[in-house]
Amino acid sequence: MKKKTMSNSIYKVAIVGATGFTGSELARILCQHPHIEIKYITSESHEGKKFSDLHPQFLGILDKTLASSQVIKDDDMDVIFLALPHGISMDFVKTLASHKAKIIDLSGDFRLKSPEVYEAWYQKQHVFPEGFKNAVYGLPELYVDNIKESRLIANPGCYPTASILSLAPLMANGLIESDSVIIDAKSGLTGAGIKASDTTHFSNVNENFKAYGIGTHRHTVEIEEQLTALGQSDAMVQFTPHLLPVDRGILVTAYTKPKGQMDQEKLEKIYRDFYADKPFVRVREKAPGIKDVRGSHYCDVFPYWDRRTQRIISIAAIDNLLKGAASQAVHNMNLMLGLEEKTGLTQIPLRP
Ligand SMILES: NC(=O)C1=CN([C@@H]2O[C@H](COP(=O)(O)OP(=O)(O)OC[C@H]3O[C@@H](n4cnc5c(N)ncnc54)[C@H](OP(=O)(O)O)[C@@H]3O)[C@@H](O)[C@H]2O)C=CC1
Ligand SMILES: CC(=O)N[C@@H](CCC(=O)OP(=O)(O)O)C(=O)O
Repeated sequence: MKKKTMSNSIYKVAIVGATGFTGSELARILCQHPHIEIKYITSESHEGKKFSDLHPQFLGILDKTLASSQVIKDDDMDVIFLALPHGISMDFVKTLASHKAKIIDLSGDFRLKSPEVYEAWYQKQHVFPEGFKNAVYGLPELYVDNIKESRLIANPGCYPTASILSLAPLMANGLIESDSVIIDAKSGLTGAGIKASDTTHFSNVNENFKAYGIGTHRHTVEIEEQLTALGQSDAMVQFTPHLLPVDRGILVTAYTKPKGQMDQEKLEKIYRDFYADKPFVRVREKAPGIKDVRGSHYCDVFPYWDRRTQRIISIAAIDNLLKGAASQAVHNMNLMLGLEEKTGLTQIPLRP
């Protein structure tokens, strides 16, 4: 039995796709959350096994048996997390949309503004176009009020989370030339999911470092849409991701040209004012590294004015599995359930 806190409510949740990287991070956070009972953790490939057989770190902590995702369709859940590949999640949302449960989808299936844009960038037909009108983009630093009212959250991508937070204060104040945004991003290997592939094979990544998805990565449009929504007309983004030979973490370095006069003091004030009431974004005085945020729900940002080139360099670091996925999903859940937003999310970063 969970210990009860100020509000006595205990909510029942299911994690669909719990054998994957983000699903297991969700389980880690939720099994310590004072208002949550994990009712189901599901797997299609490992149904009937114990969760801790697949994720030994949970031995003696969460030994629950993995169920087929079919069970959640007939149960009375409060929140369902979908930690599934894109293209699969939308089938679940379609089936579950009429249920009582609130849905938090970690995939990209409902993040974009229309099914047409989705189909253009994901090269896949959408099976539930109706879902787009109800989905709320789950970035609490931008959409806290909408998230509180929502029943379907499109949890942001990991690269977009870091990219948007690195630039949001500038965009929201209309300070940037909209075609000047260049984002150089790097991700740890867990960003690619639990299944091994040629790209993530040890021999191909060890002591190696390279760009991919040049000019075509689907996160480009997700970032452009959100920067445009922040008030920057038709933001055009040059986004280049790179795969880092590390386990987890995302580092974004964004370059922009300001519209008017800029200096370091003014720049820092813009960032501090914008993030003053946002508990999980820390404005730093020097460039953060990925280990500064590893294992935590923080996004560390550092804005730098380069007087010589007259460019702003905005750096952001997150843990891709947490602020880039699982802890962001729990933050959204807290807001949707009317809980204090930091509940269950106070882990201190692991470094050093
Ligand atoms: N990894 C990251 O850093 C981030 C990931 N995301 C997104 O979150 C989602 C989950 O990512 P991640 O945890 O990395 O992915 P993983 O590949 O690690 O895990 C996905 C899980 O989905 C389950 N699954 C696969 N196919 C099906 C299916 N047809 N029906 C039911 N379940 C299925 C698998 O479990 P089983 O085979 O046991 O059923 C698998 O464990 C993805 O959409 C991803 O793009 C978002 C931000 C960051
Ligand atoms: C390192 C790596 O491979 N990362 C993934 C992005 C992970 C993610 O956030 O993808 P979704 O938008 O699908 O949720 C990629 O580039 O495809």
